[in-house]
Order: sequence, then C-alpha cells, then structure tokens
Amino acid sequence: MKIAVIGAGAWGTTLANVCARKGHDTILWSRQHDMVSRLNREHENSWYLPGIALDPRLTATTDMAHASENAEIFLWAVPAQFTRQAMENCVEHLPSRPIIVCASKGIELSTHMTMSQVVDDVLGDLRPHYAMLSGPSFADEVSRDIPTTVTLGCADEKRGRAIRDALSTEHFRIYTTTDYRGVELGGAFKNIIAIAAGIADGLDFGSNARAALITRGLTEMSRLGVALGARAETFQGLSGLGDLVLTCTGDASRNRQVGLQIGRGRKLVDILGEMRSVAEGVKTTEAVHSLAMELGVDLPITSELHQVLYEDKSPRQAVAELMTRDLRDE
Ligand SMILES: NC(=O)C1=CN([C@@H]2O[C@H](COP(=O)(O)OP(=O)(O)OC[C@H]3O[C@@H](n4cnc5c(N)ncnc54)[C@H](O)[C@@H]3O)[C@@H](O)[C@H]2O)C=CC1
Ligand SMILES: O=C(CO)COP(=O)(O)O
Repeated sequence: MKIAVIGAGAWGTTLANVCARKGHDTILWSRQHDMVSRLNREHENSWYLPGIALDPRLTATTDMAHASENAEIFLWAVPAQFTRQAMENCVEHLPSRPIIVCASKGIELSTHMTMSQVVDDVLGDLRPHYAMLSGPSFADEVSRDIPTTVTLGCADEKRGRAIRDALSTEHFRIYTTTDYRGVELGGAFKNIIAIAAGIADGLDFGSNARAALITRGLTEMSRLGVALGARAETFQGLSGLGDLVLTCTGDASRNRQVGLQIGRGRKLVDILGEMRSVAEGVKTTEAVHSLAMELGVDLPITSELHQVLYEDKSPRQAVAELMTRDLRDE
C-alpha cells in the first residue's frame, strides 16, 4: 500500500517510519528542502527526532504531486493551526474520495473548527473519508518500539477497521471507534489540561493537585465533547483519559513542559520563543475558551488557564479561584 505522510515533525516522521517498517511504500512530505535532503541522505530527522534511525525504505519529498501520486492513505501530522494551509496547498494533487487520517491534536483558532471540520471545509468537494488517530503516544517512545496503544475514530466502521489493520504493528496497537468527533476532541483537549498540570507541578503542588486536575479535566473534556456531539464514553478511552494521563504526568510532553515553566515563574512568550516544537495546547486553550462561551459550557480549569496564558493572571491566584468556587456535587 502507498501511504503519504504530510508533515515531517516528530510525529509525522514517526508514523512514516512505522508504515515503512511495516513494508508500506511510504513517502514523507515536508515543506523544508534541507530537511528532506538530509532525511534521504542520512535516514534520520535530526531536528525533530534525533537519534532515531529511520527505515532506509522511507523517502521524503517537498513535492506534493509526487507524494500524492497513487497514495491510498494520507496521514496528516501538521500542527493544527497550519493544517488548513497545508491542505489548501495540496488539494489540487489529491484524488477523489481520498482517505485522510488526521493525527494532529488541536482546534483551529480562527474558526474554532476541529480537524474533521477543517478537512470538510477544505476538501469537501473531493468527498474525503476521514479518520482521526489519537491516544497516548510520545513520538520518541513509538520510534523506539515501546508498546503503544491508540484509537482510530472513523464514522465508517468497516473503513476504520481496514485503516487500523493497515497501520497497526506488534508495537503500535490501534483500537477503533466510530466516534471520530470524541477522538479528535479528546486529543485536542488533553493538551489544555497538560499545561494546567504542568503549572501545578511547577508550583510544587504535588500529587493531590495533579490527580485533581486530571480527574476534573476529564469532566471538562467530556462536558465540551458531549455538547459538540461526541459520546461521553469515548473520553474514558485511550484518546481521552489515556492521553490525559500521559501528558499530565510524562515529562516528554511539550504542553506539560510549557506549564512547568509558567509555574516556575517564566513568561509564555519567552518559553515559546525557545521551543523548536509545537505545544498545541497554547492556541487550543484560546479556541476552546471561545467555543465554550459560544456554547454556554462551563469549563472552569480552561477558563482559569486562559487567564493565566493570555491575561497575565498569576497561577496561584487562578488556583485559589478554582478552589473557592461554589461547592457542588461531583
Ligand atoms: N510529537 C508527538 O509525540 C505527537 C504529536 N502529535 C500531534 O502531531 C502534530 C504535529 O506534531 P509534531 O510532529 O510533534 O510537531 P513538531 O513541532 O515536531 O513539527 C511540526 C512540523 O510541522 C511542520 N509545519 C509547521 N508549519 C507548517 C506549515 N505551515 N505547513 C506545513 N508544515 C508545517 C514543521 O515543518 C514540522 O515538520 C501536533 O498536532 C501534535 O499534537 C500527536 C501525537 C504524538
Ligand atoms: O500528544 C502527545 C502524546 O500523545 C504529545 O504530547 P505533547 O504535544 O504535549 O508533547
């Protein structure tokens, strides 16, 4: 099977490597010429995934027409805020009814759209088959064959299972659900809570506070998701609770790292200025905050985090306000 992977960051490179090692004819698209030539020459993505030897059968290109030619699956791993732009640039090269498997975890800030809605908006005329791949999966660990389990959400059950079978390996196990909306919202929302949990740890609040944020964060995730048409039980699975636990506790999470540094007193602008990789939760917090206001959904942790990130509220003040809200039933 020919698979085109769009986006050669840590995650796109990792997924492409999984596919190539499984024996698929895999091509990785990047907009960066220097990276593509180094990747083809050295079989390593030393900028985003240093130290990981890539399968020599994996090739990279900057030519979207070449990447798309005869591809049966398009795996998208461009950061959420750039997904629309990258899709618009390649729409002319896509076949009719392409299979688009999105692996980006975020919500578009300018429109408040989820990734499936962006796909529909840009590629609607091609009548794409959409699936979302998400779950607890640090790129570096997947690349080192650490056992990993994720969820693939696809409205078409049969097609979802076929994609699952094509992408699963003995180290990368994929479960399926038809609730793609729940899968994409869980993946986007967990990044918000990972920043919040990082802040709590940066303030040295310890285990009780972290557990509280994970649990109440899951409630917020589920509340927003159900308001947007997802099924509540999806958030109990790998793409919800699973990824929430991973990124709230694992120091490899960029979102958690942003939070840790804010908790230790650094400014967001300085932290982001030093990062070479994307921390999706920063923009997704803003998008979800607006979305929640439009929908009238109460998301207290998200709202406080929004004030910390964008209104210079002190993290300690934000925590104090969360702790002194009206008491209520769980
Ligand atoms: N790194 C990880 O462990 C995982 C990441 N993800 C998700 O995958 C998505 C991508 O993340 P990473 O690969 O980690 O990001 P990264 O920060 O490692 O790389 C970003 C990639 O996007 C490319 N890019 C940036 N702007 C672009 C544009 N306008 N057009 C085309 N390409 C552009 C960059 O050149 C780079 O190749 C994110 O939504 C992330 O949440 C999902 C699961 C695991
Ligand atoms: O989504 C991820 C793992 O599942 C990666 O998390 P970060 O983007 O916070 O690094």
